[in-house]
Amino acid sequence: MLTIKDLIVRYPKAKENALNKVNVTMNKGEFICVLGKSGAGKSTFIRTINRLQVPSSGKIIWDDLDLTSLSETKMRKVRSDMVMIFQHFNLIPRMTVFQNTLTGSFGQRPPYKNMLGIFSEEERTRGIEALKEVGLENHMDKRVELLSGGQKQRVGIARALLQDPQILLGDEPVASLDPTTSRTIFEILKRIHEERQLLSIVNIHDVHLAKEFATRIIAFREGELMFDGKPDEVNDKIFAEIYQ
Ligand SMILES: Nc1ncnc2c1ncn2[C@@H]1O[C@H](COP(=O)(O)OP(=O)(O)OP(=O)(O)O)[C@@H](O)[C@H]1O
Repeated sequence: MLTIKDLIVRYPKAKENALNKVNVTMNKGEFICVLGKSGAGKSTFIRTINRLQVPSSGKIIWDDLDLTSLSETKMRKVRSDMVMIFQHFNLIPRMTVFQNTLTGSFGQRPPYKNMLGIFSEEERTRGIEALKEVGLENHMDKRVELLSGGQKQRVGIARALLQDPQILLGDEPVASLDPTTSRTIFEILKRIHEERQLLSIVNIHDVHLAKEFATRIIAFREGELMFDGKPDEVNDKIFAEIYQ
């Protein structure tokens, strides 16, 4: 269970809080889509959970551990429970699909092995399995800069799988993709989510995709959590309130 209590985030020199006293509890098994217009605080919310952004005040509690007061060493362990899928993929362009995928396990290995690119047979097998899960096993030796956007995002997902996460965070993972490819990526994310019973929290602008795939929708407006409910509760009135 991930509990967010009275979370406030204010960026340096900003006049307003980017997140203002957010309270929400999220559970494993939930596929939560986060809506809100540009600047509403979606990305700040996701990044603060992962502690890429430090909160100004409030608490983030994951299975009884208060992440806001953990040392960096302990946080490293917790962070390995969480993976992030990014809008712009965050891959290493000149490396192959397989090499990029294997970097997902870097946090759990000694740094010298990462630097020298030493991988056991078991680690390689896991990499191939992850690529099979996203349907890219036939492209494993291609440099990622040669792939389409959708293929790149599938590498991002395969890399995330190697981390064996419990929480999957998505910061607009389909914002750079066309509608058909976006749907394919959501289908893959949902399948992986269900197979592993993750807690998935995904920012998205496409309300139709959110309503189709989410088990729960939350929405921000000007840093305030202004909606938390079932996908079919997002009717025209709620939609207008979110995006007005
Ligand atoms: N690094 C930063 N420094 C200062 N202000 C920031 C920073 N990042 C975001 N903000 C501000 O915080 C608020 C929330 O931004 P955030 O990126 O979380 O919104 P968002 O809902 O994800 O928007 P988008 O859909 O455009 O990505 C906005 O007012 C934004 O201008």
